[in-house]
Amino acid sequence: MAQVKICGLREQAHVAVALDAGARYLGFVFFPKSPRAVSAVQAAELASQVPAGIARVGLFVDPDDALLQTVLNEAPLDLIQLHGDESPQRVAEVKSRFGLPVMKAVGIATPEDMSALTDYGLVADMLLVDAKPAGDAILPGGNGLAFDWRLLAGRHWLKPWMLAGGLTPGNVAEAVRLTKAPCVDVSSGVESARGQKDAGLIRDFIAAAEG
Ligand SMILES: O=C(O)c1ccccc1N[C@@H]1O[C@H](COP(=O)(O)O)[C@@H](O)[C@H]1O
Repeated sequence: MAQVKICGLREQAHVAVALDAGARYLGFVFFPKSPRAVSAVQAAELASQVPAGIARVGLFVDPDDALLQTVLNEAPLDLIQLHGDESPQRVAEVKSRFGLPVMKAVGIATPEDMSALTDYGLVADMLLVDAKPAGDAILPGGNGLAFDWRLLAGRHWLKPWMLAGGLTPGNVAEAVRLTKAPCVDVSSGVESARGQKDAGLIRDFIAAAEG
C-alpha cells in the first residue's frame, strides 16, 4: 500500500475527487511550458479546499527566487518540488531561503544515475525518483515515461521518497510491489488527454496504489 500524489491539478472538481479517493499529496505545476501549468492565483483557489494534513506541493523547474516568492506570496504550499537541474547547493538554498521542505526529483535511466539520489539525499527533505527524460523532451517530467524499476530493488536512502514516471492505474501495483515505494506520484497516467485529468482514472489509480 502506497500513499499517492496526484500532480498537475487544474480544476476544483479533480482536487475534490483526489481528496475523496484518498490522495495525500496534491501537485500544482508552476512551469509555463507544461500543459498543466497554473498561476499562483489559480493554485491559491485550488488549495483553498484542501484540509490540513494533505500536502499541497508546488512543482518548479529551475525557479529563480522571484518566481518562488511570487507564488508563495499567493498560494499556501507545504512542499516545494524541484524538477529541473537544481544543484544540491541550490536545493539547500531554497530550503533555507523560503522555509519550506524541498523534494528533489532525480531522473533515472541507467545504474549510473543512481548515485545522484545519495547526493541529493544529504540536502533534500524528500526524493522523487522519476524517469530521465529523452534529450529532446520539452518537459523534464510529466511525459508518461517509465524506467526500469528493478534498479530500485533493495535500495534505501536517507530521506523519504516517492516513485514517479509513467505510472498508471494498470501498472502502479506492480511498481509498488517491485520497488517497495512508500509513495507514488502520477500525472499523465490519470489523464484522458495531455493535461486533462480524468476523475475515473484518478479514483482507479488511488485504489490500485492503496492495494
Ligand atoms: O506534470 C508536468 O507537467 C511536469 C512538468 C515539468 C516537470 C515535471 C512534471 N511532472 C512530474 O513528472 C513526474 C512524472 O509524471 P508522469 O506521471 O510520468 O506524467 C511526476 O513526478 C510529476 O510530478
